[in-house]
Amino acid sequence: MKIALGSDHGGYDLRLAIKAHLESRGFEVQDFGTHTKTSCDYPDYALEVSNSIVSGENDLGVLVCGTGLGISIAANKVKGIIAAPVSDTFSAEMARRHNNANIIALGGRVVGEGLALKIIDAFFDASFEGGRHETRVGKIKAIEADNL
Ligand SMILES: O=C(CO)[C@H](O)[C@H](O)[C@H](O)COP(=O)(O)O
Repeated sequence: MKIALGSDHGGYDLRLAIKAHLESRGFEVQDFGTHTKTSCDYPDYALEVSNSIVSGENDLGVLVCGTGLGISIAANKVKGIIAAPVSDTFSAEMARRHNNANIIALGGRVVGEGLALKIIDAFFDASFEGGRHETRVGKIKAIEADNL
């Protein structure tokens, strides 16, 4: 599985910790930066990571900003992206099993590294269940396509 990573300055340290963790687990990771701690704009990284997933270059993504909010809001504007801002392991697992999220977003100023890595594991160890959830996610896609 190929995973795209991106963050702004607020998520810089946590993104690097997540990158090392995912690589230690054997995932192929493409890191879109930011590559310095200089203040930058989270939508830029949300867009690069999202585009790489929609294009098929990567399978899933991890985005980190200060709260996980702005960067997930931006990613969810890209057609084909379901980005879930998550701060606990249960929601991380359900984001895959029920919502078929293709991006998980975390707040580098919200969760510590230990919890964040558990959250990452919960997300990447889970799979979409389909069934009734396929119907519901299909309705989300219909809203996105303005096809109600
Ligand atoms: O949390 C964020 C957006 O939801 C961003 O990561 C920023 O860190 C946040 O907006 C604060 O920005 P600042 O320029 O570091 O004050």
